[in-house]
Amino acid sequence: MSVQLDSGVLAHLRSVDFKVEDENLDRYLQVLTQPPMFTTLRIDCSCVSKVEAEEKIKISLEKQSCKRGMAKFSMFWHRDFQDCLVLHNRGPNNVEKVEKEVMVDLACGMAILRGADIFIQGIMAAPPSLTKGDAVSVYADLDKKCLKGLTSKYTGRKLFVGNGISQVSRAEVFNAHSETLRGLGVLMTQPVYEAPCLSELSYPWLVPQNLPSIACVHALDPQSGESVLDMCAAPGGKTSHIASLMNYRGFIVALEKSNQRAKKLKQLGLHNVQVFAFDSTKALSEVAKRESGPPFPPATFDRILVDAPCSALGQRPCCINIMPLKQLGSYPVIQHRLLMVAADLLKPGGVLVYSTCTITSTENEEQVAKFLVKRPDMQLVAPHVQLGKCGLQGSQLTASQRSMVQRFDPGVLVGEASFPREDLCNVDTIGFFIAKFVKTDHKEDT
Ligand SMILES: C[S@@+](CC[C@H](N)C(=O)[O-])C[C@H]1O[C@@H](n2cnc3c(N)ncnc32)[C@H](O)[C@@H]1O
Repeated sequence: MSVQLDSGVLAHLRSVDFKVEDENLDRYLQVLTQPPMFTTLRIDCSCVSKVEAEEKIKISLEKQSCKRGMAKFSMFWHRDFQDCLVLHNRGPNNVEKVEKEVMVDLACGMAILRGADIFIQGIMAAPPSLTKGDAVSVYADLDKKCLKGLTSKYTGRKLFVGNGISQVSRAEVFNAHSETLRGLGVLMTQPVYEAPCLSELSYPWLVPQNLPSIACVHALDPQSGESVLDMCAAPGGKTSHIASLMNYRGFIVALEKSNQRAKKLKQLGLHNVQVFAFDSTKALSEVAKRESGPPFPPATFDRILVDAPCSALGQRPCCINIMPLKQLGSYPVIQHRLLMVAADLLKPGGVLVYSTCTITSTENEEQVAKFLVKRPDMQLVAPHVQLGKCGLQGSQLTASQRSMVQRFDPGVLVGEASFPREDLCNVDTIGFFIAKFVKTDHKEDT
């Protein structure tokens, strides 16, 4: 099974982004439909010791497994990142379907494949006879065509994601007040893929994050006392990692264009972080003062992260992506603008990290190549920990430059290659890209 893409987008990926590595694209689109077989948790080691964190997580996970009748999850600390705990997921399991069916929307179905249960509001359809305690088979609606409250079995395209135990009756789900209903609808006891339920692992020092996102902030390597700018900050996973690695000492500015998302980021209440709802493409002004918030004068920051808006084709699992070609084409423009502003806001000697959660060369390797041409004062450098593979062939980057970027491409899992158990967690990830630059002292105008 391969992810279903808009035909224009698929043709574009084949003829432009993967023109030299076409086979890679096919492997990639196949693996995208499955969830990664690892869950990674970032631990804020400035708030809790590793021993205490591990112990608490272990107890929590044992409770989860016991409640669902599942085997325990094994875990280990990541070899290179001291703040990253890796848990083994399991699957695909051969689960026997039962008579009663519950339908959920596609987003909920994808979350179930990564360990979630179903909240009442996520239930789209259930049989009239459904009562609390019933065993049910759960399906995700692949075409967004299942009507809320449907009483008969849904006959459209659907994906089986596992079995569970209903925590509610049908009448409780679809009554006049169902809009306000909260709480668990179905406890997933036999999911096709078993992964820890992250909503049950709630500690202030724990952030569930995909491994490449953790690698991204380690590549930035922020230090106590520095001034750091996060240009695309919400929901704030990487901002909070930056603050933690700086031991909450220094000056961090988090910019986010969306008012609503910036508001939520503020609510995280991160120490030493000033959040502004602001368009980062306008964050530079020759006459601005650093103290008064954005825009900022040139050469203000020691380190800058551009975790750019992108086509997000790296998200796993994903069965269907309806993004039209026009939307795909809109991202490189904004990404380039953000990079150019970042280069000016960086102090000489400062570090810039550019990242996306997508796999197109246009948004990744070609973006880096264009930036290096426009900004000869920016030098591409290798990160101190290189987990991702080298960049795609066929881009404007030289072989040496391709070896310095990190491309996380789980498509290699479909090939013949076998990986040592320890390394597998660095490969079986979402699709992602990271490039690191250092600003030199000299700017030659082009
Ligand atoms: C990939 S997400 C960032 C994820 C975030 N760094 C994290 O780790 O939680 C990109 C974010 O950039 C925001 N964004 C898009 N255009 C922007 C702009 N011009 N200025 C600032 N933020 C922008 C989007 O609203 C979105 O929240």
